[in-house]
Order: sequence, then C-alpha cells, then structure tokens
Amino acid sequence: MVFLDVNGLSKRFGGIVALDNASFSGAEGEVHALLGENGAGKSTFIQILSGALRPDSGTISLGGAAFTAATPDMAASAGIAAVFQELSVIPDLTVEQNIWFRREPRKFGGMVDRREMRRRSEALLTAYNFPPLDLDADLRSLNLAEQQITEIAKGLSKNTRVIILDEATSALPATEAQWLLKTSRKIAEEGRLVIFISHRMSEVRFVADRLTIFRNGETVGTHRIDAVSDDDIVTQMIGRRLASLYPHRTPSETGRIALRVDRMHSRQGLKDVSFALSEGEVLGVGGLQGHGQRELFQSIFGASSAEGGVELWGRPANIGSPRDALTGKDGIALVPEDRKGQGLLLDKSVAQNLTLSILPLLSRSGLVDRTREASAVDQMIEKLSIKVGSRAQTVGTLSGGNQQKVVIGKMLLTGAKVLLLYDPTRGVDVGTKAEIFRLMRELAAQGYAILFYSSDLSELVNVADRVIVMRNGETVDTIATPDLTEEAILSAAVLDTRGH
Ligand SMILES: Nc1ncnc2c1ncn2[C@@H]1O[C@H](COP(=O)(O)OP(=O)(O)OP(=O)(O)O)[C@@H](O)[C@H]1O
Repeated sequence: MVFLDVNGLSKRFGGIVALDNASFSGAEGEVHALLGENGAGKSTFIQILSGALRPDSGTISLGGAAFTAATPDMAASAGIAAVFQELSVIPDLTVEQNIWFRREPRKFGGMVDRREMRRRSEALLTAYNFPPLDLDADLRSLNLAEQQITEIAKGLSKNTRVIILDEATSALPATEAQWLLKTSRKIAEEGRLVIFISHRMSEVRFVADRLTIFRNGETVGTHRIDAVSDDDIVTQMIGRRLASLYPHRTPSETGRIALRVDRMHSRQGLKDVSFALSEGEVLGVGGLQGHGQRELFQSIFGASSAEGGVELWGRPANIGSPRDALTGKDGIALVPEDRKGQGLLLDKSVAQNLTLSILPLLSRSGLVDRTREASAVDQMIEKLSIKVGSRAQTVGTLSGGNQQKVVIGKMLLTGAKVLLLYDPTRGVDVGTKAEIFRLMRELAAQGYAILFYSSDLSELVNVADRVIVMRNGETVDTIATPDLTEEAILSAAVLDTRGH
C-alpha cells in the first residue's frame, strides 16, 4: 500500500536544476533507500518533504490525501521527521535540551517539567537501545558521531509515520552505524516508512526493502533490493559502468621517512604513539572509533596540543598551530573530521575556499593573479568532478558530498607532501570515492606520504599499505598486506595483541 506518493517534483536554484520532475513512492513498513550521486537532488527532495523548502511544481500525497508542507512544523504534525546530513543540533544546549527542543514537557504554569523530560529521554534511549549518551553534556563538547546520535534521538522522539535518515550513518563509527541499521529495520517493523539515504552500498543491501535512484534530479528507477545487482545500481546512479571501486595497489614506498611521530602523548588521551610514515606510502589508522585516531590527526596538524616528537623528512618539525603545519617549509595538509567547523567557509565561494590556503602562491606583489586562481580552481573542479553551477557558487549551497570534495581539493592545492586524510570519503558518492582512492594511490606513487583514517574498514583494507591499530590512545598493532583484513584490524582493536 502506497503511503507517500510524490509526482512531478521540480526545484531550481537560479540556473541550477536540483530536481526535475522527480517521483517517489513509499509504503509503511518498509525501509526505502534513496540513492544518487552527490548533487543528484536527494537532500533537496527531503527538504521539500520536511517543509524546509518549497517545490516549484509537483504533488505530494500522504496516506491518500494531498499534502503541502509549507513549514517544518506542518511536516512534523503530518508525521514526517528528518535527520539531516548537515546537523541541525544547537551547540549551546545539552543533549536532552536538543532532543526535546521546542517540545519540552511543561508543568502547569509553563515551567519545563525536567523530571518528565528525563523520564521520556530515558524511555526513548532504552526503547531503541541507543549507544551511551550523556544527556547533560553540552552539544559543543561532543564529537561528530555523538552529535549525530543526538540528532537521531531528536528524530525518533517525534511520533512520526515517515522517518528520513539523510546519510545518518556517515559520521558514525562501525558499531554505531550497525546499531542504526538495525534500528531502521525496527522502525519499519513498527509500521513506519523509513527513507534511508547512504553512499554505502553494503548498508543499503543490509537495510533496504526497495530503492529509488535519482540522477541529475530525475528518478531513474525503483527496484526491489533483491532484484537488482550492485553493478546495475551504480551504473544507474552514475550513468556509466564503474570498473572497480578500489585501485590496483602497487607498493611505492621508498623507505625515506616523511613523517615520524615519536611517543606522542596528550591530555586528550594519546599515550606514547610512535610510528613512521614513508614517502610513497598510504598508512591507515584503524581501531574502534574514539580510541585516539581523531586526536592523533589533530595533534600532528597542530590543532590540538600534545607532547612528543614530530619529524618531517628527517628534521624536527615545530608545529604549534595549523598555520605552522600548512605554511612550514615542509607542509602538512589535513582533511578534518568536521568540514563545517574546520574545513570550509560556508558563505564564501567555491573558488575562495579552494584557494584560501594558497593565496600567497597565487599572488604577485600582493595582488592575486586571477587567471592563475581560476585555472587552479577549474582544475580541481574537474579532477574531483565537483558539481557546481559556477566557481562563484557559495559553498554552503553545495550538496554535502560536493562540500567534502572542496575540502579535499583545498588540501591538494596546498602543495603539502604529507597528507592527513581523516575520513575523506564521508558523504562522497561511489564514483568519486573510486576517483579519490585512485588519486591517493597516484599521489603515493608520486612521493606523497598519506596518513589515512576511514570510518569504513573496507576502505582501509583495500587502499592502505599498512594499518596501525589504535586502542585507548595507544598503537597496539601494525598490520601490513597481505595480512591486512577487516577481521585482523578488529581483533587487534578489541584484543590486546601484546599480551598485557
Ligand atoms: N540553496 C541552494 N542554492 C543553490 N544551489 C543549491 C541550493 N541547494 C542545493 N543546491 C544545488 O542543488 C543540487 C542538488 O543538491 P542536493 O543537496 O539535493 O544533492 P544530494 O543528492 O543530496 O547530494 P549529496 O549526496 O552530495 O548530499 C546541487 O547541485 C546543489 O548545489
């Protein structure tokens, strides 16, 4: 039985066509995946459903009745809740205040009924078996995964019939992502419709009953999950066949040490981390999430303070800040965890963001050479197939995956030879993932040294030459090809392989 029926939906932003006569039809009791390349129109579609955007044309019917979501409140009262990829939680409020924002239970007289709010929070977290969440913590003190989990709790706290999860797993570590997949099934079994957006095919296979594919704002097709192969899905998404996701891995390390980290320790929990990354090598950083990987990347980059030695190309590096890291003689560049906080200036153009770190290189006598700037920008847009209307488009109006590509492009343009890639493919579509992995191996072959963290273990296993496994802020194991498997990383992450 069709519950949500959308027809002829179109939406333009100036000259950009985000949705072009798109259709979608979902039933209660199913998990329905929505797939498409970065910029295909998925987020625009769900923003329209959830009342955040108005379509130019098209009809939506819900439970057989015509429905117009003129505001988010109208969509919510009609029973639609969305968990957005770009988080909407409020940093100055606690986890609990965020979950019940503007819907706090009140006592007679209007005061917030804190007892009742706590009771409801605990009931919610228990009912869906949430990962541990400190209800009293301020949002700003949480990492991205914890913020994402709060956003999910907020979505589930509403009594809704349609729940939309827009890349909600992309910021989550493996265990929590698995939890969300199971929870999505449970929600569907409760008789609700879950619209599930993800760029990870394995998740879609696990969770979805059916899937709909968007390309360039149009609906390409809807299929039962068991009636379509991965190859066919990818082909329909990107409009061509993708030979393979992972590149051929030809070892290219020269043995010359590009980055040496010696007994790095910090208040944030790093404990004597030591390793060496060679020129031409892709070194993965694995382990369960939250075991110091993020702190390690931040500390090497000077964004977080730590004690211990860091050497670049055989010489002590004195990195006290990200500025030192980027502008030092031997630069280091970072793709950070939080593209909004650290990576991008959302109200500036694609061109300004891409060239921010390299303005001195593009300038002569203090003036930016616009022709060189434009050619550097165009080259990156092409190399990473960034979907933009023009170089002048504001980064904040790009789709999530295209924003991430700008972060990567910005890093590549710095000219740094030591690259710290923290989950670079987060939210990136399958075609571009393949491009990024190929690029990483090409850069390694050209003598770059790459430190690589991914929340997707299969990426580490298929792209890195070696993986250091972290546990409780320490490195507990190093696994190299051909022993490099997901199982090997996981067992090192949970068992103490050093026998104490
Ligand atoms: N406010 C806006 N102004 C201009 N263009 C916009 C705006 N919002 C979205 N777009 C454009 O509409 C297109 C569709 O974007 P949308 O966010 O819906 O894609 P998506 O399928 O969700 O992509 P992703 O997988 O990267 O999240 C993109 O080209 C995007 O740049």
